[in-house]
Amino acid sequence: MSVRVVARIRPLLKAETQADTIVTSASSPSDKKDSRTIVRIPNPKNEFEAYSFQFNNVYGQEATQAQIFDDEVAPTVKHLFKGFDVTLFAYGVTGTGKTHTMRGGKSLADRGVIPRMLSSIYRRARKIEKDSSSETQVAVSMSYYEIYNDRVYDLFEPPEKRTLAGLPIRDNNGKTVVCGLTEKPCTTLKEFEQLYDQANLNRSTSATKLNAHSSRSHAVLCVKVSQTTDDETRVSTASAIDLAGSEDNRRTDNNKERLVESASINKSLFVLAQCVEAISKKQARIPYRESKMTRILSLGQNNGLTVMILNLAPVRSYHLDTLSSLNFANRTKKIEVNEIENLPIFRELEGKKGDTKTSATAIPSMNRQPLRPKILSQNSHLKEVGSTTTKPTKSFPVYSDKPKAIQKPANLANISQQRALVREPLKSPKRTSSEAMITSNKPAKHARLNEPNKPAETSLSKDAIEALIARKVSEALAERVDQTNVSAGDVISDEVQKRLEALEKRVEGHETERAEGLQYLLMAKQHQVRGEDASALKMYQLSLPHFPDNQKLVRKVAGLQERIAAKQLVKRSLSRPMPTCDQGIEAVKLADAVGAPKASNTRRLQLDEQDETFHEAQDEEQEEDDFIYRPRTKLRKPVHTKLNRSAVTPSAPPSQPPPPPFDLGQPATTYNEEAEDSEEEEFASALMAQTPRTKYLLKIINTKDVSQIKLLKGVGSKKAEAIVNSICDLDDGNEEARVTSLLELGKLKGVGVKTVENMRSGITV
Ligand SMILES: Nc1ncnc2c1ncn2[C@@H]1O[C@H](COP(=O)(O)OP(=O)(O)OP(=O)(O)O)[C@@H](O)[C@H]1O
Repeated sequence: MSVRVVARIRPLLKAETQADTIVTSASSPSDKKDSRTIVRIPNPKNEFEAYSFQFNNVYGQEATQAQIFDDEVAPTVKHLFKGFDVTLFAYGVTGTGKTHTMRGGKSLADRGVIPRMLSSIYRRARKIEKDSSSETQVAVSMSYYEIYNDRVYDLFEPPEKRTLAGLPIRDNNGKTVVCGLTEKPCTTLKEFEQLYDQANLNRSTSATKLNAHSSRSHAVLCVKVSQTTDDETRVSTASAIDLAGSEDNRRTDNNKERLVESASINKSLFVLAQCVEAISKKQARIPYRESKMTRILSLGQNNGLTVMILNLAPVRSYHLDTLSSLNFANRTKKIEVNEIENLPIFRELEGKKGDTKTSATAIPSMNRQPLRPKILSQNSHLKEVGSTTTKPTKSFPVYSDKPKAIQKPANLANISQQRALVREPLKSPKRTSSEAMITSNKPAKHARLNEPNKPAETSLSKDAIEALIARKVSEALAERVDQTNVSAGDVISDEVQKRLEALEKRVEGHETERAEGLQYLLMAKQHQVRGEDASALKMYQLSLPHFPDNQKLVRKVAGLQERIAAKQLVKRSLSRPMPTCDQGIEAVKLADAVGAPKASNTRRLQLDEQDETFHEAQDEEQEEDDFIYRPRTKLRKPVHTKLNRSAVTPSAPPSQPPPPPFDLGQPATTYNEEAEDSEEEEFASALMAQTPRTKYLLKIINTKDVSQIKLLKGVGSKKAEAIVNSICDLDDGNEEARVTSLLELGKLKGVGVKTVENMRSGITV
């Protein structure tokens, strides 16, 4: 079954206006009455074109909390009680309503899907207990944690009790579990609400420019439902995840602390996007392990039912972010998940262990129940699942002695089924146990056949066979549990265990330190790609103590500082009026040519006039450095975005979707300010580069000969003299003082960027 993806467009907030609305819902011809499955959004490059994205359901601005719950979450509760794990998660940009959808407000109508789900769980639990005359008892317990800056913290613990490294996570039979998490039983909705509200106070939230109560972490709530009868306990878990929103730091006004959080949020969401992409491309390696959030979410790896609620803001200011989210969701809906139910644990086992009524969760090896593949694994509506399967609830199914081929459903095309067939644990532990039992039974069977006094096997009643099988399986499993315990105790003495733990802690400590440094580096790169040089510099500086001997890093920091200085210089000179008469005339001429007398336009046009060989030569000569930006070959080219490149037809999703804003590799840049920023960057890079033309110009300047310098374009005698004087002033009048870059030249008194551009453009190499 694929991940069910539904979109929810939030209503306008106070500061937003109807005129800014660009995201709408629509129905497709195949939709049922009153339901909509399409999200429409204009092409940012052409308002007359619209992109359409289809999901399982789309909720417009008017949708209520109750409607979302009734349609999307209530059906999953039924499955939860049938033994399926359920995962719900909200995805979207910051301020789009994820927390509102998941948690909601305090009033009855505003309550989000989480409290509603709990209410529904308690209702169903009471019904089951009543219908079974209390033969079945249902226990509900919860754990709640957040992933903040890629570390896991128990939300039942106050922040002051947190350790720096957070809680470790481990793989447990294919499921990712958080070690040392508090699990609290909660018997009533009221109790749940108290615990939940209290825990939410420990969650990391802050005000950002885009959201007054922005979640700075991913919050994961796990609700465990245990149904116990005389002879078995069935445990299933509902996980509700409120992801932190991706955010564009140019719009958040984030300070240093918020930036670190933001980079971490963006990184984990970026990894999530990569995982989704890798899954949809059927790549062998899915990078789950690159972030704790993706490891825990295990999209496409977890079993059971998964519902993603895509939260969208309706307004233009989120345009590109919304497109990214839509593209992400578009890929996510294609992910297939194995729909596997948890099998019951038989209570005889507990008796064997020591005849005390220990709960299933108290036995470590019982935390994870055996899984078996479910026959269906195809795209279908959740509501239809129950009707297509018949499953005995209590009685143990009977298997024939013949080795059973795994049943192949008719439409085996999808990958989850293939996975289900190849993966070891999915080969049905049920089958495995029955196989084990069958093997152990075989000699007995022969013996029985040879015993004339014993009734033939065929004469055993179905109930007797069931009872026999159940007993044998229980014995076999109990034996296995006992063996595990014995061997563990025998092999590892207390002292060895302690040493192992100490060693593990040391390794973990070292890894934490290094991981922290790497995280800063990654964030630095991320900021850098997004053009946020100042933040990138901060991150690089923060990473320095973690890599004390890394000269490359030191060079990067220095290079970045220089680059920022260059950008500031460019900015300053652009905001200054034309300083010289020549430049003034040139500016007027150029402005006339385009009819737009803006300083930035003028500068671009001046650059247009230059021959391209300068940039080509520059490209050839540019040293390959992974830090300093390579100036673009043609400065006059408009800023191209991925969006630009993907030709999209009206009303169709883009074939090459724009990357998410947190896409490290391909930043989406279509805002005008960004274009300006990148022009500045390009120009700043050009100022730092050493091309033949630059070298020649610097050679003339460094002659300190007024008669030669005054021949340069845009330089008269007066300016030439000023230049020579400035050079001589460098280094306290040192005779050898030289100008080594255009950046330095631009910094000389009375020169500035415009003059440098002029001088350079007048040189033919
Ligand atoms: N469906 C809705 N109806 C009314 N108000 C809404 C709705 N969705 C969101 N809001 C309001 O929008 C604002 C932002 O919502 P919320 O905090 O849930 O966003 P978020 O996506 O969780 O943001 P972040 O990722 O920063 O935590 C809040 O003031 C919230 O009350």
